[in-house]
Amino acid sequence: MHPILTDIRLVTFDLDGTLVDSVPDLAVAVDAALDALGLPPAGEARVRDWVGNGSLKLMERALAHAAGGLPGEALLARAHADFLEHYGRDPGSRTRLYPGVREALDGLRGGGWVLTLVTNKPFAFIRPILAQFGLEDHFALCLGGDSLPQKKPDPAPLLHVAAQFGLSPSACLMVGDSRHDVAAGRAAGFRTLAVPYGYNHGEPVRDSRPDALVDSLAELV
Ligand SMILES: O=C(O)COP(=O)(O)O
Ligand SMILES: [Mg+2]
Repeated sequence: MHPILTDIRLVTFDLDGTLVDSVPDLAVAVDAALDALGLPPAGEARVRDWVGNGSLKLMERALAHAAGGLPGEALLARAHADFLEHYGRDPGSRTRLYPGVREALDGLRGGGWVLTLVTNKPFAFIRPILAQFGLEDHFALCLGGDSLPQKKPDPAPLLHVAAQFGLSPSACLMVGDSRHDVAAGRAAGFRTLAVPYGYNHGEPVRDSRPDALVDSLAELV
């Protein structure tokens, strides 16, 4: 067991870039939405740096890049609706679980930790993606970016999770790949652990000073 788990009863995982490499499917949907507007594709490498603040921000960044300026509200709404439609049709066929994830989730669940998931991704996509890997029953509670009025880096979703299980935030650990996870965790009073392999706008997540950093989630167990 990793020492960061001492006195921890509940672990909250981020999804994109932490449990799954979802950018290949996200990029296909972003590019389809851009194409519908006659705009050139963004491609995976750029989309990787735009993920992290939910699907509306993702499309806003894609349009700003393709059209050379912040999009108007109507254009953004149309592109976002297109993105959601395309992504909803196929949210997972190119998405892969990172090494060590299954071992970590199985080990923690078997060890009695409460497992929860807080992503900025829309809630509707969580279950289809988890189900593809047979992980849909591992989490006692999942929240999406649209589940509450606030999303990470706001601490509200994490405080909601701790309260649902009657736990003090100090008994909870946030595990994520981005500065938004570390910031939300710290602001909520959770302990924080980060992985360096995900999406953090092209910057090292280490710069956000998480309490611990692991190369693979298998190191948790
Ligand atoms: O959808 C996003 O922007 C990021 O999702 P995540 O919070 O699971 O990393
Ligand atoms: Mg993430």
